[in-house]
Amino acid sequence: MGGSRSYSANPSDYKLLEEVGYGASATVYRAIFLPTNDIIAVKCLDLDRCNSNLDDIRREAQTMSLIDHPNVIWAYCSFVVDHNLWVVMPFMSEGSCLHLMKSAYPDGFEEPAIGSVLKETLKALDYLHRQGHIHRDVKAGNILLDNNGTVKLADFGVSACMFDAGDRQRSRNTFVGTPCWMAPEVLQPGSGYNSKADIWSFGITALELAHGHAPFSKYPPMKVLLMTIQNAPPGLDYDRDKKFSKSFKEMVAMCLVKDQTKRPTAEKLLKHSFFKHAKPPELSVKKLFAGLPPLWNRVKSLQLKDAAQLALKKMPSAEQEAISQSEYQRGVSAWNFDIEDLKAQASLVRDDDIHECKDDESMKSSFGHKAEAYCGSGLGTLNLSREVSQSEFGEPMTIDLLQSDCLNGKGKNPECDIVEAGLHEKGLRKNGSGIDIMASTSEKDVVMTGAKSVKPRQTQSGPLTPGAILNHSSSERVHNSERFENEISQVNERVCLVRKAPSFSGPLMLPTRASANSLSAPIKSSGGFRDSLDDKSKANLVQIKGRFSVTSENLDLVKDIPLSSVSRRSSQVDFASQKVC
Ligand SMILES: Nc1ncnc2c1ncn2[C@@H]1O[C@H](COP(=O)(O)OP(=O)(O)OP(=O)(O)O)[C@@H](O)[C@H]1O
Repeated sequence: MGGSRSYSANPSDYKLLEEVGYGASATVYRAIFLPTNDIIAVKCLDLDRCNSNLDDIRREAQTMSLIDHPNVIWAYCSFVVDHNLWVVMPFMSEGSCLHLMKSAYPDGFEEPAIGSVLKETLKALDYLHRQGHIHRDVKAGNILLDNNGTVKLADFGVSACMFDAGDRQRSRNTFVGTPCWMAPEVLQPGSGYNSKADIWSFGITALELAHGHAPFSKYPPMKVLLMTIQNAPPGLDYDRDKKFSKSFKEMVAMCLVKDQTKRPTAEKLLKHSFFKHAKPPELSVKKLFAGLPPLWNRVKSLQLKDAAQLALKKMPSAEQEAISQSEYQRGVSAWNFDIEDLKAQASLVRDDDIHECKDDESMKSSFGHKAEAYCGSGLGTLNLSREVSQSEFGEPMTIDLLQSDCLNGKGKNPECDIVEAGLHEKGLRKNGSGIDIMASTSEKDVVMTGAKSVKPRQTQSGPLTPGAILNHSSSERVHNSERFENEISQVNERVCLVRKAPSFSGPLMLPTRASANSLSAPIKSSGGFRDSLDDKSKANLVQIKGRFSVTSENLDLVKDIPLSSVSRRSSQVDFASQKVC
């Protein structure tokens, strides 16, 4: 069994070292188990940010301890410390595929590495499905790598339980996830889903590893949701993805079939020629890390980059565009930008914008109370107010999917576009007839038509994009590794300067961590019909038009739902004594 080592449930036996990752509700640290000096990872789940009770967590932790597969991460033990659940697990020294791509491979990995990573992940899925589990959150951010090339699927168990048990499987019939990876049947109420939903997510993950981002990842959650349901499935493009083999393209296409019954099982997919020819990960995966700085330095640098980008995001779009353009012309890279640039950018941030980003919770709340949803029967338009539009850039969104014609076959409705208001606000994409999601049949179409103002920033001249390490060969990376440490401290100073800029007086907040582990904001969505909403949900319904509803309760979900009726303090001893080791 995975957790054969014995670790104590005493927090003072652990020394938390650097932060190596963060997700919707957790921060992960490299840590030492002091009695043996073992290096391990401790995932600290903030129970205040999870709407699950300790019984659910305990049950799920027990399930997690029964996992025994070399490609699935397991928990050595877990216990409650104050308002956190600590999950002790093996330290995967190269972090997630997502982090690795964000730091060093923004355009994705080469096919041999992708083949190895996917094959190991598929073995994990095959195992989980045989055990009767659905992972539900397969994505690059949950595929962890060790320095010897080992690949493990993470985030099965406790954190999945947090959301599933707290939301989907109980009265609210709601779930949390990242919509880019979600299968159409998961997003469509009433259709029901099974382990094939993981196969869809697996196909999306393949595209993510191939391109450096998931399809539709630049779009707000609601739009992704609509695109997933309405558009043809994404895939590897004949022209754009010439470098990839036919068998890779074919394998992805098999996963991304809308009809779940036509998708292969994990077991069957493993027999596909793409996987038969995959290289052992110690050959193809291991070399991805050559010359890279330690994980915690990479993570820190990404956090600083996020912070700086958030500061930029808060600028009026025209000014952003102007700065972007001038950066582009001057070829300013991440690490050679002028400090005056940052000061200038910071000075463009309006104070009221700072208030908006200051507090995630208040933002959700204002969304909740001001959102105005409208989708008339058959031909209505669902407009969300300004507060809703802000969610498109990284805020988790809560949506209830309700039974109506708005999204189903006959009701395919170009005007039922929830994001229109938001897009107009941000100037992301407009055309005369509204939002052009219906005509688009591939990611490429959509990106080409819609993301002009976003894409160049990301790929060419974002002020803190780690350009110096992007697109370089591994020998260059060795070089860059030395620079990396210095640059981190320089960036640190620069971000401090941003913080001190006169018109940017509020604290510089990272984007909500809910979005940090994916390249698109997570979505909270219910899988149920209107009737499945409990009374409280109905009572808090802001408006239902068509299939969508926005409820004030939903929007305050993370903030308002108590962990459980049991006091956490009092349950601490109880839970710790029943720790799963
Ligand atoms: N055992 C580990 N060793 C090293 N890094 C890890 C480990 N577990 C998690 N991480 C890092 O921490 C990040 C967040 O962890 P995790 O995905 O478990 O958090 P979460 O809150 O459940 O995230 P999500 O937003 O996906 O729900 C991962 O993407 C990965 O980069």
